[in-house]
This record gives sequence, C-alpha cells and structure tokens, in this order.
Amino acid sequence: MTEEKPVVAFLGPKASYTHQATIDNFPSAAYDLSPQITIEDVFNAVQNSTAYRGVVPFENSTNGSVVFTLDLFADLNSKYPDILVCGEAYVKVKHCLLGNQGKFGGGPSTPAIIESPLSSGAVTPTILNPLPTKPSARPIGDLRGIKRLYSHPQAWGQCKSFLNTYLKGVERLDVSSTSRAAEIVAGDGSGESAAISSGIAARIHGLGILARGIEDRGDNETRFFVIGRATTAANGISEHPDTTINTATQNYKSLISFTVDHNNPGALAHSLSVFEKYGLNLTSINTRPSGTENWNYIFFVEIKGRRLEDGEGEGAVNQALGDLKDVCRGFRWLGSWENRLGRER
Ligand SMILES: O=C(O)C(=O)C[C@]1(C(=O)O)C=C[C@@H](O)C=C1
Repeated sequence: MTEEKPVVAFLGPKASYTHQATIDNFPSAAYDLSPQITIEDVFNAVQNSTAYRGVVPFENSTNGSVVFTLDLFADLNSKYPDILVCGEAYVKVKHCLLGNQGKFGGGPSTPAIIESPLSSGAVTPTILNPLPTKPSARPIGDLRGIKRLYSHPQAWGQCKSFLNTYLKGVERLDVSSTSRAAEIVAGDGSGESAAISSGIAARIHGLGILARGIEDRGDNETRFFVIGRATTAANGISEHPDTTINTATQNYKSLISFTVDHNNPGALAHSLSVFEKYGLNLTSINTRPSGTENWNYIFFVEIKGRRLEDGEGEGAVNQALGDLKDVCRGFRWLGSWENRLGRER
C-alpha cells in the first residue's frame, strides 16, 4: 500500500506565483499540493489540520505587504490560534500581459508590433506625475481592443509604469490570484479582457503573451511564508511545528504581533525598546487596523533570532518577549524560521 503524502495547501489555482514557491520547497513527489481559492482558505486548511503546511504570499519587494495575509495573522476573531510561520521562500516575479489575441505568444503566429504613438513608451508629464517613468517592456501584441484587466491587486502596484503608459484608463478587476486572472481571461471569448499573470499561466491556459517583463523593477521579488500548526504541549504552551532546527547557521527570524495602549505616550517606543535591550535587530514593522477602535492599530515586527523551546534555556527572543508582556497590551509570537534571504534557491 502506498503511504499518503502530507498535504501542502497554497494560493492557487495552478501557475500562481505561490504555486511556484510551493513547488520549490515541497516537491510533488513527496507532497500532495492542494490549490486553494483564497489565502484565508490556506489558513483554514492548516488550522483545521486538513493540510500539514500552507504557503501564502507575505510581501513584495516593489509593492510592499500583502495586507490579506497580515489581517489573517492579526486574527481579530481568534480563528487561527495555532498558526505559526515555520519557513520563508523568495520567488522572482516576472509578470506578462496575457490575452486571447495572438495566442501561442512568442511563436510564429505572434502578431507584429503594432506601431502607435504609444509604442515609444513615452508618457506625457502631468502636474501629478511630472517625471513619469518609461517602462522597459513594450507590447508585442495589439492592446487596442482591451477593455478589462484582471489580476491580483498586488500586481497593479508592481506594473504601474507599463499600465500607465499602455493601458491607462482601462478598467481593473481584482481577483484572488494572477493565475485565476489567466483562467478568467481564457474563458472570455470576447477578446476584450487581459490578465497580468505569469508565462507559465499563459501556457497552461493557452493564452497569448501580449507583453513580457512588465514589472517596474527587474529585481521584483515576492516573499512567501510557510505556515504550520503549533502543537500544544501538556503545559499549555504552543510548540513550534518545525522540529528541525539548523544549529549550523543560527540565522533565524521571528514574527511578533502586539497592541499598545494608544493613550499612553511612549507605549510603542517602550515596546520596541525591549528588542534593542536584548540586541535583537528589527528587520520590519507593519501596522493594520486593530479592529477594536478606529485609529488603533495592531503592530507586527520581524526580528533576527528565534524563540527557544522549553528546556533550551533563556534566549534573547524569550527574554525580550518576557519584557514585552509588561509594556504592551497584548502580544503573540507568530513563529520563528530560518532566514532564506540571500540564500541560493
Ligand atoms: O496571484 C498570485 O499568483 C500569487 O501568488 C499572489 C501574489 C501576491 O499576493 O503577492 C504573489 C506574487 C505576486 O506578488 C503577485 C501576487
């Protein structure tokens, strides 16, 4: 009898960038990769143990945080008490414009470049945008019939220059992922819609590539988190799902969320100072609405270092969290994982 493979849930459908991050870290020979419709579905699958791990987008180098993911970590309705980050992955993101025109893009049937005043990529300066940037990509298909654009909201902010130059004023429709956008466009026979998605999605859905490399920055990259479910030890303390600690590198990061008393001057500064006290480098800070009162926030910090499990002694992160408890309103340790930034992948 063949053994069942552990399930890894990811934001799908197939050919999303999250799928790419998942394949890179969980080979399908050893894992059962399970596409989900939303990031929330991935959290649910891990929380209710239908999946052993989940992969979700967290942050893009050009466009910043994925707020859907942050809001799930904020967990205002206490739906995900056991979710912890146990890994990270970086994927280079090269966006294409996909459409029904010029199917089999890149091949012999690709239409010739349609010359128009727009083909130069020049953008007229305006008062609001006096120094418009010129996109490095040019269309390789006819964009004139496009009336609707579909993509994940993160993608718009990564392709501003191309969109402002070649598709200004075209309606933009947010969908759950870039590969879902490709799926929708493939099902729209009108030829009036296009998607920002990947070259792999074009192949899977038989779409034409109307432009390649339309992201503003050539080094565009998205960071993904691998999430797992904490096991609760007999003493009630959450234990990290990842038991394989790489003691050779000692290069870890941790994610912590906390809230402060907004009426107390210095409350945020006091909370942050506990990390400085124990020599912990703060690598990012984010905020989201607290959900309790207008203009109150939940803060997220990432620090270098990992929380040690019981019996491993009092590490700097453990000590900082011990102090944080006394200066903030409430906090949650959301996991520690090996730092993959700059590592070959
Ligand atoms: O839509 C996808 O393909 C995703 O995997 C999501 C996502 C994101 O949320 O950041 C991932 C990478 C890109 O930054 C654009 C979208």
